[in-house]
Amino acid sequence: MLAKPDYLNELINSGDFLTLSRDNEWHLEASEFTLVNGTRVTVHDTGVIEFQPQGTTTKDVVLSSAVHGNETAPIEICDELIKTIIKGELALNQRVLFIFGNPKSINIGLRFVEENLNRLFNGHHTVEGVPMNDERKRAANLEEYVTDFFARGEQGSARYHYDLHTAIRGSKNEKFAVYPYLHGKPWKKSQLQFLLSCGVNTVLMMKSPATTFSYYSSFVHGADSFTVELGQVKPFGENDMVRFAKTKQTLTALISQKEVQYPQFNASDFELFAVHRTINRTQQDFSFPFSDDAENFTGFAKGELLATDGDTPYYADVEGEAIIFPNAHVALGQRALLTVIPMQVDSNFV
Ligand SMILES: O=C(O)CCC(=O)N[C@@H](CCC(=O)O)C(=O)O
Ligand SMILES: [Zn+2]
Repeated sequence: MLAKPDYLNELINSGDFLTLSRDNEWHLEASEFTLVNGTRVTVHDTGVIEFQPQGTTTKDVVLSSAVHGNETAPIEICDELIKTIIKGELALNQRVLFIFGNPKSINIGLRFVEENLNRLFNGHHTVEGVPMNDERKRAANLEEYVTDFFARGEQGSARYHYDLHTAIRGSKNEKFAVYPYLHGKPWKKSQLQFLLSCGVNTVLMMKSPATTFSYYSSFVHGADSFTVELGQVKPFGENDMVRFAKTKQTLTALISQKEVQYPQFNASDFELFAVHRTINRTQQDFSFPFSDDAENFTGFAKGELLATDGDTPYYADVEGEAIIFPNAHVALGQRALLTVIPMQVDSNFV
């Protein structure tokens, strides 16, 4: 039985777990309470709250946002969902763990405080000779909360993790998801149908391990897991929430219904891309030949310059090679650009 912290009455009355998390940037005392409808609520830490409905569940769902603090639309979606659950306006039928990844970075309105949290998962938070910092500790703790959440699920429950982001640049395909590398396992049409229902018709298939939160849950916990880019970064209050209505409705159905039926898979509904290569920044002197407003999914002709890293130029080696997440300001050694090429549905989709 956990102690009853001072914040509890206010949280139960307002449902405002986001403000509570922002007021306690790196740590919050754990607590538990039960809603009138029988759902058990556990605050594990700042930004980490679990809902366990009464009765049998079949899905364990992790919904994370604010892994990058300035990506506000997903934070607003999760904030609204948490409030409606705590106020008893939305009854759950599935277990859910909500995570606001980096509350301090929300407060300063930046992608991260010292280090990009989404480059620290899958054990990369703890490296001999590299000093710990708050983000490294947070990544380690978040891995533990996810491990514990999935471990306490019902035997045979399906595991899901949707890590919700918005992109720095505009995108020709406004909403898109990154399907982490599955080490040869097949991609799931049912997951693509879920994404389509969220308004996401574009999916990028990664071809190597990563340090991201979604890769961690996929690889370590066998979850159906995605990084989901829902639009472009905007400050709080400037998001047009109508653009996120389908996502919110689909997430609501996922956690509140016993079973959700999606329409039948139709390959022509999707634009699928294979990640062609990753270009890392290894030199101070790193630049792109295109402007800051060049959008994600802009294609280049074979032979056109894509990036210059010190003395090394990178040219498109496939006609139509398209840019994703170009960022010349990443830390040395980190990914500055992904490129993708279109792919078709094949026998590796089940
Ligand atoms: O727009 C950008 O440059 C970055 C948007 C973002 O945060 N994307 C994620 C993608 C993670 C993945 O590859 O699964 C990131 O860069 O961490
Ligand atoms: Zn992000």
